[in-house]
Amino acid sequence: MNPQLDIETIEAVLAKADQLYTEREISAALDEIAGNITRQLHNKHPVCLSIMLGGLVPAGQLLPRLNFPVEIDYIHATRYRGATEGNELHWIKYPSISLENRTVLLIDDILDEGLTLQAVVEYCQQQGAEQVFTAALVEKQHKRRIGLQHADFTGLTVPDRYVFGYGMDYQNQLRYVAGIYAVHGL
Ligand SMILES: O=P(O)(O)OC[C@H]1O[C@H](OP(=O)(O)OP(=O)(O)O)[C@H](O)[C@@H]1O
Ligand code: HPA
Repeated sequence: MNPQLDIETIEAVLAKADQLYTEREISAALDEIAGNITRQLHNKHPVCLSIMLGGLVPAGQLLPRLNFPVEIDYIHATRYRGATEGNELHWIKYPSISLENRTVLLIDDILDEGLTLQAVVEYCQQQGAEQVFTAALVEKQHKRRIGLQHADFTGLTVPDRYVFGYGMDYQNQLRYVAGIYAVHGL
């Protein structure tokens, strides 16, 4: 785990970062994702699982846009743990709701190498989910995708840089930022 960044460093990272998407653009992408989810899942009474921590902000913004019955729970699993390169997936919290014979919608902030969502999809299938769908606010564009190739529902693409904001962290910081940014030099 990286040491905590101090406030001055956090502010400097944000000041030097390149903005990739504004809050308005993200909001439009969330509207589009919500519309697509609604068309496909409106009569399925899905269990929506936010993948913490990064899924917190996208799920919090997406779920109120779904105007049909859903159940909400979360999974806490992490493979970056504040670093900029992923490792093995650590499971911190499994969902409390039974997934047996349910339609499941996983909500995450970013699909990068695809290993997190792939592992969580497999877990849900092992728990007896009837169907598992994935939503990722952002897909990173590169050729290193070794897990899930694409989310079923997605809104934005980002280049092959380390990004933060709207749930995504840089060294466990800056998740709250109301836009999507790429770290200067990364
Ligand atoms: O496609 P992958 O390469 O697996 O990366 C994507 C995952 O990485 C981030 O989580 P992280 O492990 O950083 O934990 P966090 O949600 O606490 O930030 C992000 O929230 C995704 O879950
Ligand atoms: N930013 C934040 N979290 C991530 C990233 C990223 O670029 N890739 C995988 N998890």
